Amino acid sequence: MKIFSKAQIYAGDTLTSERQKISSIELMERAGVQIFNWMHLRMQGAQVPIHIFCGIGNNGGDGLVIARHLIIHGYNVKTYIVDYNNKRSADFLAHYERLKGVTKAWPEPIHDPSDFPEIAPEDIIVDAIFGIGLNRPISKWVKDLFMHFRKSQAFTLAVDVPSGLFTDKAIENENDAVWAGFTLSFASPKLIFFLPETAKYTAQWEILDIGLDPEFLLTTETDAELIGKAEVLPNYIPRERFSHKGDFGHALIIGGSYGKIGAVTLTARATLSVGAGLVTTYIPKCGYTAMQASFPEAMVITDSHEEKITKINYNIKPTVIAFGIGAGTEGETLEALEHFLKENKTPLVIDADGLNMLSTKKSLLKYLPENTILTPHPKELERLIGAWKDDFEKLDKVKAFTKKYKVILIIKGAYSITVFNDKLFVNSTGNPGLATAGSGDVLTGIITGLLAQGYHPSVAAIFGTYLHGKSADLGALNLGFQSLIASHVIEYLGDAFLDLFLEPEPPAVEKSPEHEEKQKEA
Ligand SMILES: NC(=O)C1=CN([C@@H]2O[C@H](COP(=O)(O)OP(=O)(O)OC[C@H]3O[C@@H](n4cnc5c(N)ncnc54)[C@H](O)[C@@H]3O)[C@@H](O)[C@H]2O)[C@@H](O)CC1
Ligand SMILES: Nc1ncnc2c1ncn2[C@@H]1O[C@H](COP(=O)(O)OP(=O)(O)O)[C@@H](O)[C@H]1O
Ligand SMILES: [K+]
Repeated sequence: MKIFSKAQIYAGDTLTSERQKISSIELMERAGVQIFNWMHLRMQGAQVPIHIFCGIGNNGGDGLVIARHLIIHGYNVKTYIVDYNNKRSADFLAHYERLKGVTKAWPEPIHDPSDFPEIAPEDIIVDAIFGIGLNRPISKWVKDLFMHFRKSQAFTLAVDVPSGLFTDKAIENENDAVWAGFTLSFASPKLIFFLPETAKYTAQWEILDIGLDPEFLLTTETDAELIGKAEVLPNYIPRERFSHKGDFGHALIIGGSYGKIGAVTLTARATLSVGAGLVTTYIPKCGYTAMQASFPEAMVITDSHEEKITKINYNIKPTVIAFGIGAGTEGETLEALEHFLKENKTPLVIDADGLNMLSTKKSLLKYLPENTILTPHPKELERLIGAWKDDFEKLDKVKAFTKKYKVILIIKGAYSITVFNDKLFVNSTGNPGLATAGSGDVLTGIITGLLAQGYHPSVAAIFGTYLHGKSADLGALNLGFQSLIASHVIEYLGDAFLDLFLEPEPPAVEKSPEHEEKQKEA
């Protein structure tokens, strides 16, 4: 699903008005009605006090539409105008007039904290103060109003985005934005819903279809995409009846050190479990028996050293190589990596200590084959690209890094982001059960196994991250977050594959009545 930028959303609005010959006032009506419908379906007329806080721009205009329809349907509504600016938008004013037509209880203006209403914990707040138009620092008293919401503990429903968040830059203080329980966002999810510093401002979100021009939605290229089943499924390569293991590649997994052979076992097991034809591990001597005994499907080559990797010598022809898992960063291992990189032409995945070694010797980065996949967790990423001041700077730095070295990088965490060709692929699967030892080793194995089978490196990274998260999601259904361990993620990979072909994913976008009508006509 495309993640549109703020500029694209504004452009889509204008184009939709032109092509569908509807005014922006009517587009605002659609947006507000969609939110009203959403609330009405769930509230069924309940008389819970609803406090609707409207700004003076179009986000506020949406709030006025919601207020009008709730009032018409007999809800217990209080509307407020948060007067942070005297430049009320034309569409806001149009809907202000419409609201005055249905009630004598006109909106109450709020200018400072003395105007803040009392809000009980059982009440509902609708936050329509700022949308994507926020473009400069907010007055102190408006931030105080955000805190007033938070202190009330009332359920807060944000319109489009939690007010106070910028779509393209960080906020300075934690309490400069509304903490929403739910955000109903128009047309497209916003990138800020997926970044560690801003995702926390909304516990849940949903996208509402407001009938933007279909051609615009289809043809506009975005810098970011949310990856779900619909996005990965077209890449799936089916198995031929007469296929044999030689068709699915031979993966070589290089890593391990004394006490960390298990990491390589997990990676190798995941590589084979995702469909690679053959897997060979290259590990220090001490791991030989453990590997053979615990994972009989894998072949083993040992380093001459008992406890670490010191020379990378093998006489097989791997299709893909994964390097670094549990390898340590000892001097001889770094030398082995250096020699290896200077000779190697085979596609690569680099993880864990492989990344740490590249960070200590950045001159080696130029030897990475094009489209090498790097899978750092946040600390490894910081070692690789240096510290960042906020999530947006982090994304810029990663884009510059991947461009410079022509690599693919996965920023791991909740909503892992694969950066490839200047584009962000935001993964939608996964859960906190993955915050457990070895889950990253499994991800490396999954990606390596997909590469071995001939998936393009960008697909291996994006599809692999999806399958890894999906496996964990299915595992967590039986095990809960706490009991899920890395081995389970491997065990549930089969279910993750089968799930691709099971029931369709529920639509990410709640369809508008206009959309349903058009579908019927078609
Ligand atoms: N396709 C869509 O997504 C649609 C979006 N609509 C709504 O329109 C919103 C965007 O509306 P606007 O562009 O009017 O902007 P907002 O309502 O988000 O922003 C408020 C207004 O205040 C001004 N402003 C910005 N920062 C300020 C600050 N710190 N202090 C004081 N004033 C400030 C801005 O210039 C802007 O006009 C969306 O978020 C959405 O809610 C809908 O009405 C229609 C369709
Ligand atoms: N809270 C979370 N939600 C979703 N995915 C997570 C979460 N925490 C961790 N993960 C995923 O788990 C993996 C952890 O990788 P990593 O930190 O390298 O683990 P390890 O080094 O133990 O193998 C990554 O793929 C990451 O995206
Ligand atoms: K808002």
